[in-house]
This record gives sequence, structure tokens and C-alpha cells, in this order.
Amino acid sequence: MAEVSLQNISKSFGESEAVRNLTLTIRDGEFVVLLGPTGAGKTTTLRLIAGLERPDKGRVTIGGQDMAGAAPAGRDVAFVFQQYSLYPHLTVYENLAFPLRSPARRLGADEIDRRVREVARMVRIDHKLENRSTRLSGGEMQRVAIGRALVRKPSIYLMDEPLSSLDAKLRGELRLELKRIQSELGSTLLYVTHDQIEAMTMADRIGILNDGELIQLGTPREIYSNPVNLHVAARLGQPHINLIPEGLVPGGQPPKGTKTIGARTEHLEIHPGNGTANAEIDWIEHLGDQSHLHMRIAGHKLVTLANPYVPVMPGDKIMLTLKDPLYFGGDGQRLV
Ligand SMILES: Nc1ncnc2c1ncn2[C@@H]1O[C@H](COP(=O)(O)OP(=O)(O)OP(=O)(O)O)[C@@H](O)[C@H]1O
Repeated sequence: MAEVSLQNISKSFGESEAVRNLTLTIRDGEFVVLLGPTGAGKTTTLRLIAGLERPDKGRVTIGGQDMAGAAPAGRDVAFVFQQYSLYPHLTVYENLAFPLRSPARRLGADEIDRRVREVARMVRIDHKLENRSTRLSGGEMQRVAIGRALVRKPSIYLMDEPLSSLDAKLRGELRLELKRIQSELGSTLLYVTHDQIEAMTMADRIGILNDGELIQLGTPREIYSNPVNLHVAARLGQPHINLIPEGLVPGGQPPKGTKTIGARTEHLEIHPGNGTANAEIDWIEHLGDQSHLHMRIAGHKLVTLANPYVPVMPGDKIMLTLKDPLYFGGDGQRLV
């Protein structure tokens, strides 16, 4: 494994600047997730590291070595794509063994067999080694695709939304397994997604990308609790953070220049039926173990998470107050 570093990287396609002055280091053994909306430059960043694109400006180093001029095959990276790209005519075993059979590796048959079986166990596909890869479910195929990257023990794994084509249950399971495998192997991993749950649960650090720029890099907790601006605040949190004008809801101590208040569930306090009221319950979404309360206050809509037994009904008037919310200035930057 190795440290991977991007220094002041820019890349344009014609008029469109896909990546802008990006500086980012993925430490040896670290799991970094790039999170951003479509078109933010996430895939381009992975492709620049893999050598599938050349930067217009800046430097990529892997294990301290400058990659300028190095072909993709010479970079020692393993790429897992969104859509499993298996060899359909080969068995699971052969798909896993394929990357180890290149003449440059000179691995003996025993060593290949040992590694294939070890990785198959890791990704829990060892019971299907003799199956043709086309006879697998989507989740199994993606396990093989991930396994095929893992057998190689490269300097870095690059994964581009590897779980997005799977159903929610499988995605949840593989998310846990991938994190377990990564920590067991101590792999350096750069993972791209627009799924905030994947980012929150797997990343050592999350990088928030927007319009080709890295807006913030930090642990999931830092990004969630201390977003540098409105854009970052809106990327994490379920339900979405409420962005409301200053002065709408009482409570808190807005610093000078505050224009917008960011209020997540933990920043809102509901006081039902205490005589005074400033908000009305619009409707309640029952999710089973919890509910989303949709409220209206002076024409603004807010949503918050509540326990399913909170004693309110649609149409009820309630008192809503703020508790240590996030404050943003007119330029969208966070004020502390
Ligand atoms: N080969 C290309 N030719 C032209 N434009 C490209 C090319 N690759 C990427 N772009 C443009 O660069 C920008 C960033 O694209 P990129 O695929 O890196 O975004 P992304 O964050 O991975 O998006 P998504 O989540 O949709 O995959 C987009 O505006 C895209 O249209």
C-alpha cells in the first residue's frame, strides 16, 4: 500500500473544467470517500490517478513517485467500476485469477490458487468458484469485481460507485464487508459516491467536491458537525438540514452578519401544547422506528426527525425553538 497525493491538479474537457486546482493526500492505509453531486469531478479525479486521463496542470504521486508519463499499467492501481466488468465466459475462479496471471507477475500456480481462495473467502463468494460469472446475481457479480481488485494488492484501490447498482439491502451488507476488508488489509482506498450513508459509514475522511473543487476534507463527524459552508451542510444529514432565514425561529445566538440558519433535528426543540405556538404540523411521515415531522412556520417548510410516539397530529400548533444551530453569512460561508 502507499500514500497517494494530488498536488494542484486541474483538468478541462474543452470549455468545461472538470477538476480545478485539486490538492488531496490519501494516507497510506486510509479510506477516503469523495462525495459530490453529479458532474462534480469525482470520476475524473479517479481517472487522473489511474492514468486514464492526463492532468493539464499539477502532479500525481503514488508512494512518493511522480506519475507524470507513467502508463496506467505502470501505476499499480486497481479500479472497480460502477458496473461489474467481469469476463462472462470465465468462471468466478478464473475471473479472480486473471489479474494474477500476467506474465510480468510470474506467480506460481500454488500462489495464485492460495490468493484466489483467500480473496474469495473474504468477499464471501468461495462457494461459487466454479460458476460461470454470468450465472451470478448482481450482488455476487459485484463481489467478484471487488475480489478481482483485491487479489492484486496494489498501491491503491480506486472505486467508482461500486455499490450503486445493487438493491438497498445488498448495498448495506457489502458496505460493511468492504469496510471490514479494507481495515483488515490496511488498504489505501479512494471511493467515489453520491450516497451520504456510504460516505458517513465507511470513510476515515470525506472530501466534498463541487464543480471540480474540493470544498472540505475531514472526518465524517467534522464534515457533519462543522461544515464550512451551506453547500457542505446540505450534503450530509437525513432528513435534509433546514435552511431558514435568521429571525424566523427564536433561540440561539446568531453572530453578526448571520443571514441563514442551518437547523438539523438536533438543533430544533418542539414544545407541543404549552399555550404559545409559532409553527403548525403539516403532516407526519411514519417510517416505523421514527417519524418525519413536516412543519410550517410563516410560510417556510421545515422537517425534523421525531420519535413515533410524539403526541402531535397534523394541524396541531406547536412552539418551535432553536438550540445551537449553524449560522451562515450572506455569502453562504459558516459563521462561528
Ligand atoms: N471525457 C470527457 N469529455 C468531456 N467532458 C467530460 C469528460 N469526462 C468528464 N467530463 C465532464 O467533466 C465534468 C466532471 O465529470 P465527472 O464524470 O468527473 O463527474 P462525477 O462527479 O464523477 O459525476 P457522476 O456522479 O455523474 O459520475 C462533467 O461536467 C463532465 O461532463
